[in-house]
Amino acid sequence: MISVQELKKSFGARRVLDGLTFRAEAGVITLLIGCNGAGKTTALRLLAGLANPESGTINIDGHDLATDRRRALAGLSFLPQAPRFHPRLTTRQVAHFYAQLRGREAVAAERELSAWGLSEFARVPTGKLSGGLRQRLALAVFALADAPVLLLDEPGLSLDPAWRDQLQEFLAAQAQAGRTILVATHLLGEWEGRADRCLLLAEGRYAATVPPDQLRDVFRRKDAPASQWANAEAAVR
Ligand SMILES: Nc1ncnc2c1ncn2[C@@H]1O[C@H](COP(=O)(O)OP(=O)(O)OP(=O)(O)O)[C@@H](O)[C@H]1O
Repeated sequence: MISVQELKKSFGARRVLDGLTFRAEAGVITLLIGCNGAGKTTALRLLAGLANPESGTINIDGHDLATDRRRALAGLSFLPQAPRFHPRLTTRQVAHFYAQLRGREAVAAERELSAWGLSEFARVPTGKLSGGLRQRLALAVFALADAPVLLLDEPGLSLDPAWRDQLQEFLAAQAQAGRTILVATHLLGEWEGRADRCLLLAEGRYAATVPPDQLRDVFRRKDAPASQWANAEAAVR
């Protein structure tokens, strides 16, 4: 479970997060949506411990990120928006490196390479992989963490439709296994009816919970206030 309370973060004079409060429960897929610049990536980076908020609290599976950082981050895997690998290392070398880092056996690295359709590219330097293949390697590395809390920033953007499907199936299975899944995305049509909860960010705050079967419409109705999406089961309890 992720619980975020009153997060504030600025870059220079610009306040990007302005009292962001929300929860993402275990066993479900929660989407984080919002316009370009709404603060989704910033929020995920704070959750992953890659930057610090000015104020506010982040709790991951019962561990406060500020006071119990090691345990909070031990249970978390983060897929950044544009993952990078050393261009001269091969796909296999990268997977095995991260398996070692995460205390997993070499066989787990090979299993993930196969699961993400990378076995035939195992000897290819990552600098020569296409964008979609590199993203699949990032997902293999991400899955190797075997963590109870999964954060993903635009995971489907460079994937073809078949692999986007595969990704959604993977995440659905992870949710079913009781994990906490938080995905920042603009690919709303693809998630319609497949996400469990959808939180709208606007002006650096939680604005509304959008019904998962109405995701396609959320940014079409420019004239409608975000509050029209708020339902009785507000995200903030
Ligand atoms: N390191 C940084 N330095 C300065 N400004 C930043 C930095 N990181 C983010 N910002 C600014 O913070 C705001 C929020 O950015 P963020 O990437 O969190 O938005 P987002 O909701 O993920 O957007 P998008 O949908 O375009 O990916 C933007 O105005 C961005 O320019």
